[in-house]
Amino acid sequence: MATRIIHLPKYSRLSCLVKPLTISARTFATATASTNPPQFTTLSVDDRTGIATLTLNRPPANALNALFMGEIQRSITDLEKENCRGLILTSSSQRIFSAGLDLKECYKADVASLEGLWCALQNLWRTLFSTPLITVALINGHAIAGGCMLAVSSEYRIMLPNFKIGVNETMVGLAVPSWLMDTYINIMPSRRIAEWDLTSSRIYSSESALKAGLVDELASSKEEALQKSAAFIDSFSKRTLMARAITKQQFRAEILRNFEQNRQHDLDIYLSTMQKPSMQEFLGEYLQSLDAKK
Ligand SMILES: CC/C=C\C/C=C\C/C=C\C=C\CC(=O)SCCNC(=O)CCNC(=O)[C@H](O)C(C)(C)COP(=O)(O)OP(=O)(O)OC[C@H]1O[C@@H](n2cnc3c(N)ncnc32)[C@H](O)[C@@H]1OP(=O)(O)O
Repeated sequence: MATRIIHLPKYSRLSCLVKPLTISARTFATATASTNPPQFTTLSVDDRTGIATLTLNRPPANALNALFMGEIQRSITDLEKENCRGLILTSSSQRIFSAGLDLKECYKADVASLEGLWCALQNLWRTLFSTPLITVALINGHAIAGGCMLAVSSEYRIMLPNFKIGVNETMVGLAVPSWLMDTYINIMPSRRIAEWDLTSSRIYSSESALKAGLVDELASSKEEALQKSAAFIDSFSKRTLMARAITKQQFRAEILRNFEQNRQHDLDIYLSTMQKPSMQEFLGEYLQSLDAKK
C-alpha cells in the first residue's frame, strides 16, 4: 500500500514546539528502523483539515507483529514532522479493529523474536501515548488486549455497535504491564472500576463500554464515526494547538517517566513469562481454540 503524505503548511509543527521527554540512554531493540514502504497500513492526509487517517490493514485480525507495529509508530512520527494536526486510527476490516499482539508469533518463538515483538509494542505505545497530535481511535471492530491498548492510548474513542473491547491478560495468568494499567486508569472515570476491569479481564460490548466510560461515543456507521472524529479534532482551535499539546504532555509525563524507569523490568517479565513451558502449552491450546471456532 502506498503512503501519501501531503505537506500542510497551514499548521505549526507541534513536534518542534513541544519539548521532547527525556528518553533513557539505553537503546532498545526495535523493528522500526526499516525504511521499507508500508505493507500493513495506509495513511491519508486531508490537506484542507490537517487530519490524517491511519488505517490498519493486516488481515485477518490486525494482529500486532513487530513489522506492523513499527509501521504504525513510524507513521505517527512522520505525521508529527509533516505539520499534521490530528490523527484518526482505524481498521480496514469490518469486524476487527485489532486482536492485540500476534499470538502466533509468540508461540514457539526464539528469545530474539520475543524481544523484538515486546520492544516494538513498548515503542508503539510510547509514541502513540506521547504524541502531540490530537488522537482519535475509530474502533470499527473488536479491540482486544493490544487492540484496546491502541484505543486507550488515544485521546478519544468512537466505537461502532456490537463489538468487543477490553484487556484480557490476567485471564491467562499474565500481569497487565504497569504502563498499560496507567494508560487505562488515565481514561476511566473511576480507578476502582479500572482495577476491577484489569484484574478480572473484563471484556465490554460497545454499548457497555460507552456506559462505563471506556469509549466516549458510539456511531452507527464508519462514515458517521469519521464525521464525529473530525468534529472532535475540530473542537480544538488552531490557536490553542501548542498549549493543548503541552498540557496533554504534562498530564502524561509521569506515566511516561515510570515507563522509562521500568522498561527493562517490563521486558524481562514478558520474556520470562513467555518462555515458561506452561505458558507455551497454554498458548498452543489458546490458538487451537481460536481455530476451532471455524
Ligand atoms: C489471552 C491472551 C493469551 C495469551 C497471551 C500470551 C502472551 C501475551 C503476553 C502479553 C500480552 C500482550 C498483549 C496482547 O495483546 S495478547 C493478545 C490477546 N488477544 C486475544 O486474546 C484476542 C484473541 N482473538 C479473539 O478473541 C478473536 O479473534 C476476536 C474477538 C478478536 C475476533 O473474533 P472473530 O470471531 O471475529 O475472528 P476469529 O475467527 O477468532 O479470528 C480471525 C482470525 O484471526 C486470528 N487471530 C485472532 N486473534 C489473533 C491474535 N491475537 N494473534 C494472531 N492471530 C489472531 C484467528 O486465529 C483467525 O485466523 P484464521 O482465519 O484462522 O487464519
